[in-house]
Amino acid sequence: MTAQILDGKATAAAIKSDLTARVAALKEKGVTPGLGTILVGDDPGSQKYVAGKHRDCAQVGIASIQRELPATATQEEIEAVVRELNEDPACTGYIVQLPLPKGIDENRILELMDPDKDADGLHPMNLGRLVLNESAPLPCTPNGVLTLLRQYGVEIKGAEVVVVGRGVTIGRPMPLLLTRRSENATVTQCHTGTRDLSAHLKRADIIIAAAGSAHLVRAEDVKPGAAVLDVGVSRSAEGKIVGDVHPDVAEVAAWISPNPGGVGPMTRAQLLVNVVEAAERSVD
Ligand SMILES: Nc1nc2c(c(=O)[nH]1)N[C@@H](CN(C=O)c1ccc(C(=O)N[C@@H](CCC(=O)O)C(=O)O)cc1)CN2
Repeated sequence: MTAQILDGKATAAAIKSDLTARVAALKEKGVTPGLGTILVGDDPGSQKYVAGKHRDCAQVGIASIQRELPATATQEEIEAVVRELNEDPACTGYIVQLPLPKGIDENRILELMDPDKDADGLHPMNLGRLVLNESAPLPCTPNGVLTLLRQYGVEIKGAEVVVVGRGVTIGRPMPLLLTRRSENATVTQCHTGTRDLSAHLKRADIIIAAAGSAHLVRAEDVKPGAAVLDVGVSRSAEGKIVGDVHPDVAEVAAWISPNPGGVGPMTRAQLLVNVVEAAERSVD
């Protein structure tokens, strides 16, 4: 079996095309959505992701507001920029690019954001709303994973899903989305404390690998016909992306997301969805 590719690039392009029309309609009503980004430090990966977010904004007509601070920025200096964007009427939604440099209290920064401007869905108020089944902006990567599965008709209802990883952007919120009544999946969350990862993976209909551990998921761990989403990012010595999923998995799985070109572009598209939906709510 050779797996069908879950093409995140193509799916994200279709989402952006729909958003372009919706942004134009908002502008006719006098509302211009504006996405702010706060980037602290000089991590090349983060710089690339933030640059991509602003390229996407330009493509669909969303205004861009960029704030950059050096790696030496203090907690207070970052908090001052958060307060500034909370007050800026041109900034209808914003994100703080993660991770922040060591020594910065990330949770305090997220808590300081205006939850109504939280374009990432990572503010504790919005994560709490998700737990309570209330309407909230959805975390971008988990929502991107779901959108990709739906786009390719992968059955989520009743599926045994294994999520590998427990980070704040993917691992923690992913099961919250999958276990909503609308999705009705059964989820096992694995992490570095899991005793027999392989045994869990072998039972999974859907694997979401977000551990950041190169080639962690091997062909022999995967049930034939499973869907495998590769979300993890490690870098080779040459700086190339190495995912959590070994390339041989494509011979066993029925669906596989490439990395790059799978979940990454979907993360960016879902961010724009959150910005546009928030702007639409403001004119409803
Ligand atoms: N505030 C946030 N910080 C981080 C998030 C997040 O959702 N919000 N997620 C990740 C990084 N991320 C978004 O910020 C992100 C990761 C990957 C991509 C992407 O398009 N990747 C491309 C490859 C790019 C390359 O060549 O390096 C792909 O997969 O095709 C976009 C966004 C951590 N931080």
